[in-house]
Amino acid sequence: MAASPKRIGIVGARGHTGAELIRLVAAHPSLELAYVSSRELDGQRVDAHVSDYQGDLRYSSPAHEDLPALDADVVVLALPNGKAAVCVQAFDAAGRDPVIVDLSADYRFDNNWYYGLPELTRNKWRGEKRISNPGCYATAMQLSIAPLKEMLAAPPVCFGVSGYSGAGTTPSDKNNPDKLRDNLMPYALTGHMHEKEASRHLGVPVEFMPHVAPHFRGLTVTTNLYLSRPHQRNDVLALFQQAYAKDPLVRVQDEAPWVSQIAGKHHAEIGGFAMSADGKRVVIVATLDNLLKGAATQAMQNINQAIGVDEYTAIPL
Ligand SMILES: NC(=O)C1=CN([C@@H]2O[C@H](COP(=O)(O)OP(=O)(O)OC[C@H]3O[C@@H](n4cnc5c(N)ncnc54)[C@H](OP(=O)(O)O)[C@@H]3O)[C@@H](O)[C@H]2O)C=CC1
Ligand SMILES: CC(=O)N[C@@H](CCC(=O)OP(=O)(O)O)C(=O)O
Repeated sequence: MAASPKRIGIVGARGHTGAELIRLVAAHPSLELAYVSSRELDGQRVDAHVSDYQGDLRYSSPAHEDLPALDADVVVLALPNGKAAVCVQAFDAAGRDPVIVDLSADYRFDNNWYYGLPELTRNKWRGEKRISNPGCYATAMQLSIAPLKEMLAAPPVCFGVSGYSGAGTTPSDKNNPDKLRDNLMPYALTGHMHEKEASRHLGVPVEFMPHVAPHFRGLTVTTNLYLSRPHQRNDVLALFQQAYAKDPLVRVQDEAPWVSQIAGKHHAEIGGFAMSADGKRVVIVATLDNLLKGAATQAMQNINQAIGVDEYTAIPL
C-alpha cells in the first residue's frame, strides 16, 4: 500500500518563492498542502493566485505560536530575513520537530542546521530535520567555483546581475520597475550576505559585486578566477563536466549561458570558460532562475531528501 502523502505547510506563501513552491507541491506525489500562510491573502482561494494549483485550499494567517498545532510534517519558511527564528522557537516550545526548511539567510551560518546545496553538500546530510536553503547568487557562485577551489591563486571575483524578483515583494528601489527601466542598479558592492555565505561554505574567500536589472527572473554570475598554475581550457571544461556529470540540475556547456534562456527552468547552466593567453585566468558564467534553482527547486531537492524520496521527485528535468 502506498504511504499517505506528507503534509507540508508554507509560511509566507504570498511571496514569489512561496508561489513557486505551491506549484511544485501541487505536482508532487508524496506531498499535500496542509496550509499556506499570508496575512495579505488571508481567506482567499489559492487557485485564484497560483494557476497550477487545483483544490479548495485558502490562504490562512496563523500566529507563529499556532503553527505547531497545524501538524505539518514539513514546514517551509519563506519569510523575509530575520523572521524565521520566532517560528522555529514556536516549534521547539511546543515540542514539535517537523522538517523545517528555511529559505531566508537566517540559519545559513548555523552549524546545527544542514546547509542544503545538494550538488555540493548532500554527502554531509546526516538526517538533519533543520535545513537552511542557500541564497540564489550564493548557489551560482559556489557551483562556479567549487571544482576549482583547490587551484586558486587569489580570491575569485564574481559579478552578479539578478532579475528584480530577487528583491522580493516588499517595495524598494530594487523591485521598482520605474527605477529599473533602462538601468542596471549596483548595490552592496562589498560585504553582501551571499559573499559571506559563499566564502563560508566553499572555505575560500570570494568577492562579490551584485546588481539588479529590469528583467523579472533569472540571474547571471560571471566569475573571474586566477589559477595557481596554467591550465588548458579543455581540462577546465572537463573538470566541470566530471564534477556535475551525475547532477541533472547543473548543466555544463561550452558557451557562456544567457539569462533569457533560464527563466522558468529548474536547473543552473555553467559555461564560457574563457582562458587568458597564459592559462592562469579563467572566466566562468553561471545562470539560474533565482526563484527555482535559487530557491524553490533547491528547497524541493532538500525536502525530497528529508522525506526519503528521490531527490528530483516533482522537479521537471
Ligand atoms: N526572491 C528570490 O529570488 C529569493 C528569495 N529568497 C529568500 O526567500 C524568502 C522569501 O522570499 P520572497 O518570496 O522573494 O519574498 P517576498 O517578499 O516575495 O514574500 C515574503 C512573504 O513573507 C510574508 N511576510 C512579509 N513580511 C512578513 C512579516 N513581517 N511577518 C510575516 N510574514 C511576512 C509575505 O506575505 P504577507 O505579507 O501576505 O504575510 C510573503 O508571503 C526571503 O527570506 C528571501 O530572502 C531566497 C532565494 C531567492
Ligand atoms: C536582487 C536582490 O535583491 N536579490 C537578493 C537576494 C535574494 C536571495 O537569495 O535572498 P536571501 O539571501 O535573502 O535569501 C539580495 O541581494 O538580497
